[in-house]
Amino acid sequence: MALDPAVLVLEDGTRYTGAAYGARGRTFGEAVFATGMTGYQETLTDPSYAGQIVVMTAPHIGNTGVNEEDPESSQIWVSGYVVRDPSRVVSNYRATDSLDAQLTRDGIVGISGIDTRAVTRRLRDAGVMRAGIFSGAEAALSPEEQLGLVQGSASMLGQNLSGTVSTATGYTLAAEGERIGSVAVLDLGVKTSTLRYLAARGLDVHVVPQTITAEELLAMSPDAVFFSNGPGDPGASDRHVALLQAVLREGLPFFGICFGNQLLGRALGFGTYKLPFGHRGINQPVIDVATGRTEITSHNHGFAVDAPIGEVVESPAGFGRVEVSHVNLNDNVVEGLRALDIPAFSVQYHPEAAAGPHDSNYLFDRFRDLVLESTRAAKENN
Ligand SMILES: NC(=O)CC[C@H](N)C(=O)O
Repeated sequence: MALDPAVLVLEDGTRYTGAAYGARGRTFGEAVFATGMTGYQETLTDPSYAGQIVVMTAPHIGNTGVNEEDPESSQIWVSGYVVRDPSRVVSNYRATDSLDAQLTRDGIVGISGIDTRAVTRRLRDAGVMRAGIFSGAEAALSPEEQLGLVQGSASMLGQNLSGTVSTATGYTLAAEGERIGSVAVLDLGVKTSTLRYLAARGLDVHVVPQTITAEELLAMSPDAVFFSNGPGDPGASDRHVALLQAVLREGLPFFGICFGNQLLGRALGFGTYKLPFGHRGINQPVIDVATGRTEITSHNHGFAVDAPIGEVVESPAGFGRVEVSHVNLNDNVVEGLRALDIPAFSVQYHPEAAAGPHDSNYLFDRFRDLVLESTRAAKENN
């Protein structure tokens, strides 16, 4: 066995032994599996993974090293990283370092030499679980002690993690090309590519901290509002739901991605619930109900909106008619919402597709069109 042992312990007592990878020590989080065969750097730096131990189903990880262009934020956010066979060589012209070195530098405790597909089958059958990785001196703790620590760690259900990942102060990205207006982006763990795509649609992008109040946000007079992806349980974000309801009452165009979709669902009056093992990967088939077209999409969510599929319904919170716009073809989970009487829509998956296929990039155009329509109408009324 490995010279530098490590162990992955699930809350049901299942243990997988392997070798230390990245930083040494102990870490806890919700064990989830991600099925992407590429894009590990984007996954690791996606703030939505805060609080999660990510198990990679692709067996060989790290062969392109890490570079300075692909990160989705300024740091690695996963709580822990589980891989089967880390690449011993880095082979890419853009690489500036190895993945192992970056994990170590960022203090991310990982484990390698694990049969990650076996772990995945366990999580698929039993549902996601709390887990811990123990390496270095921590590997010598008794199995009972390790299990006790895992069982005493925090559960994802009911956790609000927005404060951990959000920017402390606002900042702006200037619109590229012809400017059509401005968008206030609530940073709940936003990814860099999302900001780039919004700026590329001619929007001045004002990123604001998650602590902002409705008064402060509306005082900025944005032409539109965007709520980002992010970690944690949307059921524990009442303040952001109230903030969004204030935005919707103003009639401002709204677009939300992932956590933003869950918050739109709640603002419209629907509930959210925890999926057994979530969707994470870059090959999820989603149907756009309006066009009947299927997109292959990038996902990372463990919760979903509970809304009726296949019918137009009245928003229980009084925002007019609403429909589920997108549905996952694997398990019929709600993947998008569209309000019919106010300019608001959102998707549960990732049109910024980092990593992932670009099938759903049109959604940024749809948002731009909504902003154009709204600013044109505002001008006519003046
Ligand atoms: N990527 C995201 O925004 C994730 C949203 C939420 N934390 C979930 O797990 O469902």
